[in-house]
Amino acid sequence: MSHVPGLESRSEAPPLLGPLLSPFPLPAGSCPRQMLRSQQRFPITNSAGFKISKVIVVGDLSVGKTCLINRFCKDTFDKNYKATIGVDFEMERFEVLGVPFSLQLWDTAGQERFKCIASTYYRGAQAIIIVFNLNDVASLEHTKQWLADALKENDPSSVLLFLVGSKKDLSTPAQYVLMERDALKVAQEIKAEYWAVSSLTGENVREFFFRVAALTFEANVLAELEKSGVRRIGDVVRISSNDSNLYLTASKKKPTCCP
Ligand SMILES: Nc1nc2c(ncn2[C@@H]2O[C@H](COP(=O)(O)OP(=O)(O)OP(=O)(O)O)[C@@H](O)[C@H]2O)c(=O)[nH]1
Ligand SMILES: [Mg+2]
Repeated sequence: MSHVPGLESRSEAPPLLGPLLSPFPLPAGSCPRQMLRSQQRFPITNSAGFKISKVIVVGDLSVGKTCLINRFCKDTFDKNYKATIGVDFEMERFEVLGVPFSLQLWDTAGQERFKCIASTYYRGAQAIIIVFNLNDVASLEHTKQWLADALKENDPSSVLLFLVGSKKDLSTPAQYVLMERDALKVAQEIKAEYWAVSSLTGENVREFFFRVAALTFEANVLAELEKSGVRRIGDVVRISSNDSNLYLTASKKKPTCCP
């Protein structure tokens, strides 16, 4: 099932992405001039290739992958655990710079017995979201194996990686600080962008998926431009402004890119 999320809460878009990425058409005049120019000058709408991105969500059983997707796509939370069998699929629509753009979110099973089914869906991902439970250090330790399995089916040089700590609502601040330190280390090693979220409270869920959408869209546009031989556009459409804050994050409340 797909739908347009968050119509009632457009102001929640994080400051970095607000003017660029919207789940609905932006009002006339709300785009920065630079972005409008980039739309007019380049044939973004002529190519359908970059308008859908496949995103796979992997991680140990019960870390909260399904709840994360459901919080974003349906704004629901179920406290009862129902294991995903094989894979589930959600499509989420956005509008980026006036261009319709969709994320295919593939929710995979964490249970060992369903893993071989789930892994057949890994291929062709443009982003990999590896989820661990902020209250379970073993699930963090397993993230590298999940990544290795997902990368067997994908091109490591072009795929975007996100390391997501879930169930933040269950951590005390002191516990969180300790876990964050370890998570940042792993994120740095695997070159993933780190986020901490709670599907129960919704903390950072929307911001996180907007970030995924923005970065995958950007990567797709740049790849299209590469293919068509247009090169100087890169700086104009670039959504992430600072590579140094791409992969690591602190626990500040309103950062430029991450939680
Ligand atoms: N407190 C709290 N519980 C959560 C959160 N996210 C998920 N849970 C609970 O954790 C359990 C597992 O969540 P799921 O989303 O089904 O886990 P999963 O990773 O999809 O599990 P598999 O499908 O087996 O791989 C459920 O009981 C959820 O209610 C959260 O942010 N906070
Ligand atoms: Mg699940």
